[in-house]
Amino acid sequence: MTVKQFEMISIKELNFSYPKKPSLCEGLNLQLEEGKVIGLLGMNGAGKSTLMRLMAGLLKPVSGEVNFGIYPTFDRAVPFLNQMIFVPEKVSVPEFLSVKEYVGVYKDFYEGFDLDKLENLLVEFKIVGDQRISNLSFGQQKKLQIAIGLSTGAKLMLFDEPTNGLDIPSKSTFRKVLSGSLQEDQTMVISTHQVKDIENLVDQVIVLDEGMIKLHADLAELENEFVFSQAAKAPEGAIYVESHLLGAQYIARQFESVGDLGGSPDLELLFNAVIAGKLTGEFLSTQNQVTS
Ligand SMILES: Nc1ncnc2c1ncn2[C@@H]1O[C@H](COP(=O)(O)OP(=O)(O)OP(=O)(O)O)[C@@H](O)[C@H]1O
Repeated sequence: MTVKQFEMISIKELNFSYPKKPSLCEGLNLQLEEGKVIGLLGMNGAGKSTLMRLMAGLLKPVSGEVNFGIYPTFDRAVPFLNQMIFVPEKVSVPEFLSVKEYVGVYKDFYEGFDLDKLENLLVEFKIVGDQRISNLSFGQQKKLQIAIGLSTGAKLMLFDEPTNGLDIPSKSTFRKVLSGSLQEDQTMVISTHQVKDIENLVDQVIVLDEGMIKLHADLAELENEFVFSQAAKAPEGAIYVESHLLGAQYIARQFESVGDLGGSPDLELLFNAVIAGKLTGEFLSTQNQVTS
C-alpha cells in the first residue's frame, strides 16, 4: 500500500480567464503537499497572483477544481478559511485601528495563533505594537501583515511577492524569520520574480509561463539529476548554458558533468533554462510516499 503525504491543494483541469479577457490557463493541474516551502516563479503577467487568488478562494474557476483537502476554495468554508492565510502583494490594512486591535482580529479567528511568535517577529521587524496603523509606512504595514501571517499557525500560507516594498535589511530579516519557522504540517507558497530573495529558503519551485506549469520540482530532486555549475567551458551535452566574460554557467545532467558535483540549483539559471524550454517537467521526490 502507498500512503501519500496529505495533499494540501489539489488543482484539476483548471480553466480561468478574467471577464472579457483571453484565457489565462487551460487544463492546469497541480498538487501541493504539506510540509513544503514552494517558490512560485514567473515573469510579469505570467499569472502568479491569479493562481494564488484562486488557491485562496478569491477567484472562481471558469471550470475545473481548486480544492483544499475536501473544500473547494471558492466556497470559502470556515474550516478552509481558518487554515489558510493569504498575504497579497499590496496589503490593505485598516488604518483606523491600532496594531494591537488589528492583531486581535486574527488572534480571534485563527485557533493556533501564536502571540509570543508575533511579538518576537514584530521586534525583528522593528514594529512597535501600541501604535496606530496610520503611523506605519507601506513597508511597515507589509511587515506587520507578514508577521501576522507567520503567527496564524495556518496550514496553508500564501504570500504574494512578500519582499516587494521591503528595504534591504527587512528582506534579510524576512529570510531569517522564515527559515525554520514552519511546522511539518504547514505549506507556504511564495510568489516572486525576484528569485534571489527566496534562494535557500524553498524546498520546491514551480515555474509558471503562459498559463502553464512549465516546471514543478523538488530542489533536492533537481540536485540529484542535474549539475548546476560554472567553468571556463561548459561540458559537451550541457542542457543549458549562459556565457559570461569569464566562462560559462551551465546545467548538465549528472552523467554528463564529468565529475563536477556542482552546487545547489541556482534559481536564476534554473528559471532562465525553464523559460528557454530547456528544462521542463515534474521532478518530485517519492520520499514522502511510504510503502508497506
Ligand atoms: N483583475 C483583473 N482583471 C483583468 N485582468 C487581470 C486582472 N488581474 C490580472 N489580470 C491580467 O491577468 C494576467 C496575469 O496577471 P497576474 O497579476 O496574475 O500576473 P503575475 O504573474 O502575478 O504578474 P506580476 O509578476 O507582474 O505581479 C495579466 O495579463 C493581467 O493583466
